[in-house]
Amino acid sequence: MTKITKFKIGICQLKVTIEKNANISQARNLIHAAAEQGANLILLPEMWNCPYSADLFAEFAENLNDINSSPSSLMLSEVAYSLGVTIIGGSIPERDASSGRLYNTCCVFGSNGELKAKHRKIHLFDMGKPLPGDVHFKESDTFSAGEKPTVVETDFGCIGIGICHDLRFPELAILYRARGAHLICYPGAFNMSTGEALWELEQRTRAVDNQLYAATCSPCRDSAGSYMIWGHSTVVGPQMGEIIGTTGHEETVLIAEIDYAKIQLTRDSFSLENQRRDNVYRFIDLHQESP
Ligand SMILES: NC(=O)CC(=O)C(=O)O
Repeated sequence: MTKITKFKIGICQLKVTIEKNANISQARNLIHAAAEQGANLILLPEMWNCPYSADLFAEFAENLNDINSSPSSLMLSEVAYSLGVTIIGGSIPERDASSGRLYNTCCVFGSNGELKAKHRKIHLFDMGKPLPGDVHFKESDTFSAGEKPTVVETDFGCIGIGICHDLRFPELAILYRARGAHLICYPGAFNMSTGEALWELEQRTRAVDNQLYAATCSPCRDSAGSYMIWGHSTVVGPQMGEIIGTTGHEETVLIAEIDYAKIQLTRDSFSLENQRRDNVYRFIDLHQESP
């Protein structure tokens, strides 16, 4: 596979409405807009075909075992092929045909329109006691959790996938780095309080700890919705966790330049991989004192 190491990523911060067909058609418009501005790799938000609302997930869910029966996936496959772009397809509610279970799932399409990977959100967003001003949310009332990490080889390097709350788990990002990821894409939908406090901090931390790129894509804010979304989709670089591009909370397409040479430059200056002391802290039982 040809590896392109310097390219533009397009982040589609979409307005998600109660009309699935309108969401599919608007996602297509933003993907076109991103490609017209030179993006070769395009990222969509978490829950781009469905409002982020537990009472709607089952109604909007699609069977992803056969993408011909999934209108959202068919659109992504067709537009990836016709524009010759790679699409990290945010997430939509998936209904598994055999178990009937629902998942929060991201599909990745290559530039030939082929489905390359499917990531089911591993860490479901179950809030305990909400932070002041927070909405209450318990994804596990509706969704089942994915069981597998997802690293996918694309024309634009090796990409790890996490969905929203997956961002909070450094272990997943460490695993992606160990498996060769250059970039981790996190479709997400943080809310107003977690968003302001943690959204940027967590993506910069994942990028800087692992010396790789991180990109997030959120739906835009919709004041009519019950779950108010923070927005602020962002692309972060490997050197200082530098913000390469970011948005406000309105519907928009963000274009940012990625250059994987910066990963090696960073790793040449601080060779964290070689300095790691696995004998000190890997495989230890965290609940036991060291002997
Ligand atoms: N959708 C989510 O997983 C939301 C989340 O993590 C948040 O902090 O808000």
